[in-house]
Amino acid sequence: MNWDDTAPPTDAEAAADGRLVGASADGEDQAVEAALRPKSLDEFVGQERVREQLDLVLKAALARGATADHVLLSGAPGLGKTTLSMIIAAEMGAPIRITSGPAIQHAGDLAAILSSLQEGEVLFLDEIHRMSRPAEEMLYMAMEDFRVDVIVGKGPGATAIPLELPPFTLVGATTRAGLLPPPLRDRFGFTAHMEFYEPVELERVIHRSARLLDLVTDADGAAEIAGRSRGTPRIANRLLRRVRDYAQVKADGRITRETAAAALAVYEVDGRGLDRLDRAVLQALLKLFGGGPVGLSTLAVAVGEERETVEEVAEPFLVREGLLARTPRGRVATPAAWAHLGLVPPQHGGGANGAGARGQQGLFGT
Ligand SMILES: Nc1ncnc2c1ncn2[C@@H]1O[C@H](COP(=O)(O)OP(=O)(O)OP(=O)(O)O)[C@@H](O)[C@H]1O
Repeated sequence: MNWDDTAPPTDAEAAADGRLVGASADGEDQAVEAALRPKSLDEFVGQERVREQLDLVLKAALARGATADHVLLSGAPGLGKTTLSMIIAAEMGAPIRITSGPAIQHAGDLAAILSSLQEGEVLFLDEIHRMSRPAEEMLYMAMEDFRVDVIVGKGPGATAIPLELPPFTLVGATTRAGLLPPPLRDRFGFTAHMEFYEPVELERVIHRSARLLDLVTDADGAAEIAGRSRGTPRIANRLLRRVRDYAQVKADGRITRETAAAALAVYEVDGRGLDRLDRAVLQALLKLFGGGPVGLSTLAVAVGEERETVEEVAEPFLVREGLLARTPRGRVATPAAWAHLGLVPPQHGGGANGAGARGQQGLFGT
């Protein structure tokens, strides 16, 4: 998404949209996610440390009869930041207002929201790093003193009218905690970094969602989906729905290891969660360039994609999985990449030419 949400999508965004293993929410996700969201900290799977710390923060505030401290949640898309903000409100018995940084372009937009909050209300501000600078500065004072200065008029005649706010809890969410200016970061009483989930945790997410969707899923079926879900509950839930479709059309509706593997093969999501684009990048790197190093632009031309698409859509997961490394000399495949594609690395120095001639056919073969 862009700062200005009306701007046309970039090539990388267009490539990421509608991707089965993409971590951002698509239309279908939004429709079903409400039904699948855990409603309490006890129901929230994984993230043990964050849960334990948050539990203390909330219980202490309740015991004091106070509004909870402001909370900053950072982590990749789809890990449960929105869900956790709703849980914070539910645990505090407070209403919640949801908005996002890109929706607040002017300080006045923020003043309107803040001045209409009820006492104790939770304000969830998604993508807080994308708020405009004037709004951000207004937020500093609102967070610290529960007060804002509303500027009336323009130029030398402008006056600041102070406006008292009821105490509220700001829950900010960001995928890029490093982009937040320190004065904003410092005003959060509690900061939680959400990690990617372990496969066993995703299995629990899948079993829970399957129960809510009335699906019969055995342990192996859930494990098969979990292993392909890239550490992300949103992707796990989405893959579960695609496997359900397959199981209903091609089998008896039950989700087993076999139906899960067959369904996800149809959607070209492999055993490790790589999709067609991820594998095309790896195959080009290995078969055409002998495992690298090769420059990003060359690699992008080889797979017929824009440079940004390779860099922003495919590479982050390949790097995280330890399949590809970004080095000053270019992109390099790791031994795990050769093993994953069932290929043998060249013996002498990994020269690009020989491997290139060998790899031209069958680049998109498997
Ligand atoms: N810990 C969890 N346990 C069970 N389900 C979870 C958990 N975390 C997330 N989910 C499920 O994953 C989906 C996505 O979660 P959520 O919308 O909270 O992610 P997010 O981090 O806010 O994503 P984004 O940054 O894109 O807004 C929801 O359907 C939610 O039910």
